[in-house]
Amino acid sequence: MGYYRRASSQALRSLKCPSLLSRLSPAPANFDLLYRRLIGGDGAFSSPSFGFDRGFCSHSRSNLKESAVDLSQYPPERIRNFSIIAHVDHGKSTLADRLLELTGTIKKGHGQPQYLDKLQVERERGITVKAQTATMFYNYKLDGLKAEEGHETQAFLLNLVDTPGHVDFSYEVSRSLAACQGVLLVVDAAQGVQAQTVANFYLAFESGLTIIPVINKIDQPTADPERVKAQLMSMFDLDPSDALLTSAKTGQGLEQVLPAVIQRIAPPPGKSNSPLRMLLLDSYYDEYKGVICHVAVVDGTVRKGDKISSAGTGHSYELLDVGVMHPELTPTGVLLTGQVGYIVSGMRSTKEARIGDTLYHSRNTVEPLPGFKPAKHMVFSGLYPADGSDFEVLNHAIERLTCNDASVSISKESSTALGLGFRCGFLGLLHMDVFHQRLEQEYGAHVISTVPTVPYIFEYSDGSKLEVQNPALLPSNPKSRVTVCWEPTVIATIIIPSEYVGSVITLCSERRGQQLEYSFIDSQRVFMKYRLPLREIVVDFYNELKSLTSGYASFDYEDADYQQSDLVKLDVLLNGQTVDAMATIVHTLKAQRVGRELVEKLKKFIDRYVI
Ligand SMILES: Nc1nc2c(ncn2[C@@H]2O[C@H](COP(=O)(O)OP(=O)(O)OP(=O)(O)O)[C@@H](O)[C@H]2O)c(=O)[nH]1
Repeated sequence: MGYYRRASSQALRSLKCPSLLSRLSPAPANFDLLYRRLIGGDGAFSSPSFGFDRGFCSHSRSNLKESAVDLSQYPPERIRNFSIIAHVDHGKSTLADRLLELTGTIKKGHGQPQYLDKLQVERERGITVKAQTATMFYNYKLDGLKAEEGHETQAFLLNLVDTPGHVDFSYEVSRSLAACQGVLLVVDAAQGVQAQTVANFYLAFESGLTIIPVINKIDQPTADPERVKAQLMSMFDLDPSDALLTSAKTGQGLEQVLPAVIQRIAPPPGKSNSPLRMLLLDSYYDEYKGVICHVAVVDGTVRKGDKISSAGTGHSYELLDVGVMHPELTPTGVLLTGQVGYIVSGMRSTKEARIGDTLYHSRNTVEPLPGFKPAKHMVFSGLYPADGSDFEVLNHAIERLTCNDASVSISKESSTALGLGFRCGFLGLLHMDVFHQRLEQEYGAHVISTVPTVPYIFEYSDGSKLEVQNPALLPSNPKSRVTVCWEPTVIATIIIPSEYVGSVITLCSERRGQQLEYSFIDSQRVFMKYRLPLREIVVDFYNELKSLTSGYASFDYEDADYQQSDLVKLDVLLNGQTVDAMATIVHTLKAQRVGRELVEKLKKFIDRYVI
């Protein structure tokens, strides 16, 4: 999905609508369940009712006492900024825990595994959703591992960024890498290279970062580090002797990691004597402090009390607090060239904090930093209050959640069936599901989401083009005026054991896929690249792929071009009335089947209504 992968493609290759339904028929007891079944949900819409945990962000309170940390002893040559990247579940967050413990940043046995996974949703699902940064201080023995006790040491400041593994959050990864000069590419010693390993490798490679391969989970009985080394060599040309063998669980091999970071990764390249330029990496809203921005100081120095301006908005602010995440907010009063930390500037809303913006001293004029490409919304869905009268509650919840997740696009919309709501754009289905869950968990909003759709483009006979994010807005008989329909596609990477090749090829053909690449990673695993219509993978593709391959498939995708397609709008009528929330756009060849399946499901849940 990330920009890098587009660039690299040549390189490697709810309807919970009581009001309406009760008008049409006796209302089923559980509309939420009904809606999920109707849309063929695969759990992606689950909205479990969890405890109500209000609070803007689970970042804990700042360590308000002014810190004893003296950053002036860390010039750029004593700083290393690195990220941990990997396929889902290969052990990034666990490795981050161990490194935080090793440097005394957190206490051993702090009782909270995956320390940097702070959101409730991350803890419940065991996944990382937000990249998190932590500053560590490390005394490095000058002649590395072989040094005897008592040998001279040098203090280093290490900034570690733990990143999400799931494809939906690859935008977080690409953003995090902008503050780093190197990465630890973690690969599970038993599973070997997987789809997101490939994606993340190219992300780091094309950003020109130093890549340190870390083969993790070597304690597992099925671990085969030699096979993984061979895969790293054949797929990425990474020297097997460069790989570190670790177990983040038992601690084996971990003593090599930080010395390797210091020896192999370059210090940040900024200029200490140049005017200040800070890259705004992320922001969130804290109940007590207001908007907190994560920044990387590229050039110059920034201090508490400084007046800074934003290149993106032109607004100016006075810095109320400056510090590092050690691992909680720790005020230092200053951030020097190459350092990564936070600033509090009295911004009223995170909308003022544009990710990728350049911040500089108001007294100077500077050339803005390149910034980031904006996040691309792959999936759109309507969000409506479960109870129509709760629109304001939902409005408020969405406003507050988007303070901490700026990657969602929001616009108001209304539906005949569901009333007033919002059309939201997400980075993918998991992102949509996480947003939904956070609305319920953190802000107590009960939400119905409509069938996810992808953004189609319709070209009319007068040459005008319409991007349709909500199928209900497309006229019911568009064919009369539409000359060409376009649908978004993705380039998908699939890695599977070779015995499943036949069934996966059949699945991809059924989903209108076109094979682009097929090769063997080693004697047991096959690497395939497909162009697939985005619509075909948004709802249940991954689940089906997993079940066909007994869970062994790994899958990643990047957005690709639009392709011409034969599309129609499929309307659902209940008692002769069109239900706008159930409208969908489908390929002509699939319209009959999709329509019949939907009606079959509806029949099970809605009693016949005799007029
Ligand atoms: N046996 C063994 N298990 C490990 C090791 N490292 C991590 N795990 C386990 O693997 C699972 C996933 O670990 P995480 O650290 O959450 O993996 P992650 O890569 O951060 O996962 P995402 O954030 O979802 O991408 C957890 O159950 C860990 O306890 C290891 O070295 N050995």
